[in-house]
Amino acid sequence: MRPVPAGYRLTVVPAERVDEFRDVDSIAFAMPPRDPANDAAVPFPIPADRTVGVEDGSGALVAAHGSYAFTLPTPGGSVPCAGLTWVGVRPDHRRRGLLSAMIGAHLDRSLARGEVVSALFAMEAGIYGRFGYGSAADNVGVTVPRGSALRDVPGAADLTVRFATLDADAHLDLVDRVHVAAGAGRPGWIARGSDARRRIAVADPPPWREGGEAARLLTVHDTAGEPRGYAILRRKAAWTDGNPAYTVQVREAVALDAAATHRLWSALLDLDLTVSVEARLLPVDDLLLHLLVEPRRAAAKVDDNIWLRLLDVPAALAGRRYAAPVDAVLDVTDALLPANAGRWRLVTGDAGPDGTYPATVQPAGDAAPDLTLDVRELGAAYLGGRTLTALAGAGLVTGRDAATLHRASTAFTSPLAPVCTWVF
Ligand SMILES: CC(=O)SCCNC(=O)CCNC(=O)[C@H](O)C(C)(C)COP(=O)(O)OP(=O)(O)OC[C@H]1O[C@@H](n2cnc3c(N)ncnc32)[C@H](O)[C@@H]1OP(=O)(O)O
Repeated sequence: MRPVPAGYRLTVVPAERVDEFRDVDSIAFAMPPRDPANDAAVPFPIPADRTVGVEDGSGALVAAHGSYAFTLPTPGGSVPCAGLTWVGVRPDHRRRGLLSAMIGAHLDRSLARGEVVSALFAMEAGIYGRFGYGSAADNVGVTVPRGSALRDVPGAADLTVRFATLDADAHLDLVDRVHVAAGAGRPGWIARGSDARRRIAVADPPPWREGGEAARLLTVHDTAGEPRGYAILRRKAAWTDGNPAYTVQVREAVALDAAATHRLWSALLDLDLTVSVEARLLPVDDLLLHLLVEPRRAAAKVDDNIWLRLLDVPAALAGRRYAAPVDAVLDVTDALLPANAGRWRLVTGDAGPDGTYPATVQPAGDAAPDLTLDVRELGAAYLGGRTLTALAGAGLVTGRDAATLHRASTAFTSPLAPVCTWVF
């Protein structure tokens, strides 16, 4: 682990210094000046004992990071996860090793709390690989022309939609409930969990509107009135040759099944004055992409979603289920956390009713390795969003032979593509 550079000191940032913490991130992220209206609607979300920073010799805070205590859904299971966030170093203190020192502290503190993985969204994708984080999931962004046709789904026509102005107090529970239910079984689908993060999910302070309307909530209901899906959206006015050419910007579109997805997107794609609907952070296998009669018209763009770092390799590997039987020795390298380095035997047990396999993981001593890989690649493959075969093709994983690689790669897959639908 890299030591804290001379002249600096790592410190847990107490609640009374949270403004200093925020100022560091504000200057690192080039945020607009803080606005009291924004502060009231968007509570500071990081728990006090999870805000950590670096002080210079004068005691001023010059670098900061925080983390959340998440439960990360894995293929068939879940594990305690430290969600790394708000990482910033003042421009006049960068490239001196402060991030490296903070990551070391983050890994140690997370492990001490029993968190077996750490996840993050990377502002710049080149930063975190060196610390053992692997790009573990993608998300897709779409721009769908108004009126795009969807394939029929039985039951969709029985559902109704309601259109309301987003109201944090009124809608927080509905949004959270449907979000949690819609993600059942999908790796990476992290629930907001805390009150602050649930509230931020439905916040809409004026500075966020960027010329668009106040956020609206479109909900889909069954015949009993129960919510089956929702979209948080805003329309933004534009005119082309005197004609309205508004765009619909969807912050989050979530539905419980195909009928609700159909009803939700039928409504989104049929809003007056608009020409297209933009949505980001959809899973790469989102039902919308299958229901569009002409999927190419969605102009889908894929980006990296969460990055994952295994902190405790055996606990993490035992914290998911496997799509096929496997008995393999993994030879793992880990430059930052030596306890992970070495050979681990991963052995699946009997299949459960869903056809997936639990596994045990034990030190394998000097047993010959079946797979040789760095902890970064293990993180990339962990949620089933990257295949070991593809990573081996890129020269990042070595299999003992093609059959061994094929079996292990199949075991690590997930029937649902991993994604986290909100940036933390
Ligand atoms: C999970 C999140 O919160 S993502 C948000 C990250 N924060 C930001 O992007 C805000 C703006 N940027 C910053 O605050 C800082 O520049 C940081 C946090 C990205 C880097 O902090 P620094 O203290 O300069 O990093 P540090 O000096 O420890 O560098 C460690 C290594 O990362 C490399 N590195 C640092 N920033 C970047 C970058 N943006 N892209 C690629 N490599 C980088 C350094 O070159 C160095 O490489 P080396 O080990 O080969 O020498």
